[in-house]
Amino acid sequence: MLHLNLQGLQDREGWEAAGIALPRYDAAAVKARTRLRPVWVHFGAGNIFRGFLAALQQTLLNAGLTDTGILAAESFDVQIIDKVYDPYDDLSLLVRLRADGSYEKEVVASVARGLKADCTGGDWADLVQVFQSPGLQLASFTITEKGYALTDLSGKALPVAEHDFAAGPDAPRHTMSIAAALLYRRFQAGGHPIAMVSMDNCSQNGKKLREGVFAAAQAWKKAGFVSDAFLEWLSDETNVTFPWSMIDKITPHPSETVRAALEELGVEGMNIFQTNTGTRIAPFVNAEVTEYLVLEDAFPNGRPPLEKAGVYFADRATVEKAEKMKVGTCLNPLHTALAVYGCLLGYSSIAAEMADPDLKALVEHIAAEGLKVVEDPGILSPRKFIDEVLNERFPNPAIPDTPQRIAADTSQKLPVRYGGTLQRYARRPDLDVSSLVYAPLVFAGWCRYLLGVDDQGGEMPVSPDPMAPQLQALLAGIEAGRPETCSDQLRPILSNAAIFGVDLYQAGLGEKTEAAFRAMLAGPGAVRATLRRYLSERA
Ligand SMILES: NC(=O)c1ccc[n+]([C@@H]2O[C@H](COP(=O)([O-])OP(=O)(O)OC[C@H]3O[C@@H](n4cnc5c(N)ncnc54)[C@H](O)[C@@H]3O)[C@@H](O)[C@H]2O)c1
Ligand SMILES: O=P(O)(O)OC[C@@H](O)[C@@H](O)[C@H](O)[C@H](O)CO
Repeated sequence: MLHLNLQGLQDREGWEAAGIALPRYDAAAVKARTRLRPVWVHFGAGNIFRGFLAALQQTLLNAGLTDTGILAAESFDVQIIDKVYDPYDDLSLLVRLRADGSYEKEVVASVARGLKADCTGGDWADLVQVFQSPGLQLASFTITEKGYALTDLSGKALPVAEHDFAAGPDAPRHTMSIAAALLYRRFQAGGHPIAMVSMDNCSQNGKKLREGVFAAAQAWKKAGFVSDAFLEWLSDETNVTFPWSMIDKITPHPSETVRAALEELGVEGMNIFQTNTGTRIAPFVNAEVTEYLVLEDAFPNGRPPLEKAGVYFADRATVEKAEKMKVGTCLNPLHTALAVYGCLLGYSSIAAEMADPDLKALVEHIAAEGLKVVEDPGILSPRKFIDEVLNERFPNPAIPDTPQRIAADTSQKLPVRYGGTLQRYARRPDLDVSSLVYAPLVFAGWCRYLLGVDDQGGEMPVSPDPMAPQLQALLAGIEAGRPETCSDQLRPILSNAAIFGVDLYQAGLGEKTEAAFRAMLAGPGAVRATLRRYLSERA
């Protein structure tokens, strides 16, 4: 049997016989060095971190281009540390899924430790010490879009944010206040520079992280917990930067098929866990081979030479164009369309959806609507990018990605995935935002999805979304199969610019969305029929 822990790595021949590559450095020594001399801490110890960022650092370690690893801090779902970090000595098994169905397998040992970023717990003092270390260069984040939200859709402060702002930097619970509190400790310990790098799929993600951190810092300043000097230090880009980024690598939830294949190879303990807060995580990560990371090159305390591992470094304007291209046009809006329609039409595989001519046509049309207003970032071509997404990445049958994963938190994703395109159409004198057809069809599909009834009239689970209860309450009374039950329930949703980036009625898209939604209520098969009607009208 092969054991995924430091002791188990001693059996080099066993791992090699199983076709699993091992780190080409002394993992225990890297761990020890990182604890003494931390350089990189990452918040959000989930799948993309392990499947992409930890693997990048492993590339540098393998090449002798760095000699420390990454510290993983978990501020939200601390069970992740108990389930898949501690028992495996922080090692993970990365499985890259090639389109021909073969697996590229590698043990990743670049994560030096998993820490619970809980200010009442035993790891907190260590995390504070990490932030006090002069050599710390960056703190990065993959905490999901909702991890930055301090308010709900109506703009009301979340209870956790209210608590943190009143309690001060000794008792933070929200990740934004945790980041602000740790920066405060860094300031107090001499104020060595640092880059705080959001790597989430948010628009202008660095700005979002900065705003979250500043909201906490300013509230604490107002309440007398911190001095003006802290705010001045935080505002000075020679001390603290919030670089923007674009990150791309499809990293689905861990799959049973991959688990079984690893067990077949003799790797022990490859269990898949679902934590209390819903994270699906395992000691292994399955991800596609393709990956892109574009970072704004603004690191005031230096940075690992990630360009040697294929990372693009660019100025902010270029990063923003790359982000808008990927998150707002060429990949994520298409994903969201496949998510809501895939769930409604009974799919559990993105690759299978791409073999459905209606769904393939839908995403091609959405891409065409977005491409009209996308800016070319120069470093990546939008046309080439979209062709790779539509012809190679989404249809890859080896990628066990599901519409149900992507449908999670859709309320948090729509403004980024569609809002920018709507706003750009509205700004362009030569284009008419109200002429858009497929974006409103996705919004209608999402509202239909929120009813929790599939296209056959069966009960359908709705993926977790912090706003689902609020949105479903607004839709109360609407019944699939009875279009007459829909009056004006959609109005407060479709007019909310926090959800769509614009008020859809002002953009001339509200009534259009309502009409498509109502058509999808007609009875079993109405979702498919509506989709086909829109596609054929435009064919
Ligand atoms: N998985 C991908 O394909 C992919 C690709 C590119 C970018 N991303 C970005 O990374 C994010 C995380 O993806 P993942 O695959 O690691 O997901 P995951 O479910 O494996 O992990 C989610 C992580 O976010 C944390 N989190 C969740 N809600 C939070 C909250 N409210 N506050 C703070 N932390 C919170 C969890 O504790 C966990 O560490 C995505 O939302 C996206 O923005 C993911
Ligand atoms: O990770 P999320 O929840 O923001 O979105 C789900 C997917 O669209 C996303 O994870 C993509 O797979 C990823 O953005 C590809 O780079």
